[in-house]
Amino acid sequence: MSLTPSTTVSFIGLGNMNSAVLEGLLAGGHDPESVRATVGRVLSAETKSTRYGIAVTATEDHTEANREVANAHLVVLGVKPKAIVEVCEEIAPALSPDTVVVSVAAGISIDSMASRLPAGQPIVRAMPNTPLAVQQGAVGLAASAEVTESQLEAARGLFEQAGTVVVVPESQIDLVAGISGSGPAYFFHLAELLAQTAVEHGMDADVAEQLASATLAGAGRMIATQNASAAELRENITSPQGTTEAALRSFTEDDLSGVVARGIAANIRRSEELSAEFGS
Ligand SMILES: NC(=O)C1=CN([C@@H]2O[C@H](COP(=O)(O)OP(=O)(O)OC[C@H]3O[C@@H](n4cnc5c(N)ncnc54)[C@H](O)[C@@H]3O)[C@@H](O)[C@H]2O)C=CC1
Ligand SMILES: O=C(O)[C@@H]1CCC=N1
Repeated sequence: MSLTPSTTVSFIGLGNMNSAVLEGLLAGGHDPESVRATVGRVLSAETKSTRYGIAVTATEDHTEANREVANAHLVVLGVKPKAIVEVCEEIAPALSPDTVVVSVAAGISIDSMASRLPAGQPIVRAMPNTPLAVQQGAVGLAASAEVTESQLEAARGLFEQAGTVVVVPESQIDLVAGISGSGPAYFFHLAELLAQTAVEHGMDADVAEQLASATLAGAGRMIATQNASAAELRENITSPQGTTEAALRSFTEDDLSGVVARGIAANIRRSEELSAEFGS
């Protein structure tokens, strides 16, 4: 069951993350007629249906609507972690034994979902990121024991037209969230900090934002298109005894690597807390 344009895909929840998955899927040529979705509000259902050319139902009676779309080859759960378990219970009676349930939620384990789904239901935990919307995503996948090779290929097919996909043990999915799931936010925050610093030095805010955004976009494009590592690209900018070297040395003296490591550790801890709070 590798993914073909006619593989039926249902999205439960179409917020920031699942919309990016959908946009990547459609950009890769998937047939919109094979895709359905549910969302939390009527207005949002109309907007999303028009935007993507797919059938979208609002879930004011979410049990009914979610059950209706659950009968698909792939069901992609993109609701907040606190709602995942409830959605699994809702859709359980409507699933075919062959439906692969794919969850993008942080913190909710395969076991938590399996205990609410029919015995033996194939489950894939995915940790994508929003750059899928511009075909530059990074995705980690972990599969339950029931998932066959061809089902894993189909789940991979959801993402691979729009980004890099790696398969990892489930024990590393929280780490994937900490690195690439949340990662775009770290780079955007760095752009904010660059612009803020420029403003503190007297630059107009709009000029500062233009420079910071263009730099982030340019650096991203270089690493995506040039056959060079991050270290090589950094070295190409860092003249011996030059200005970049002075800034990088200052970052090192201020323990930037420790700052990053502690941030990732906080991210992973939060996944563990979400698991304890909403996954049991
Ligand atoms: N935003 C991101 O960059 C990433 C998010 N995730 C995960 O994606 C999941 C969703 O996050 P976001 O898209 O950011 O949230 P969001 O709030 O933007 O989207 C949630 C969606 O679920 C819908 N919804 C809520 N309850 C529902 C129900 N009972 N039935 C059907 N639809 C329902 C809402 O209407 C909305 O469309 C989370 O579990 C998060 O951990 C994972 C990786 C990255
Ligand atoms: O912030 C969050 O919880 C989600 C998971 C990874 C990125 N966004």
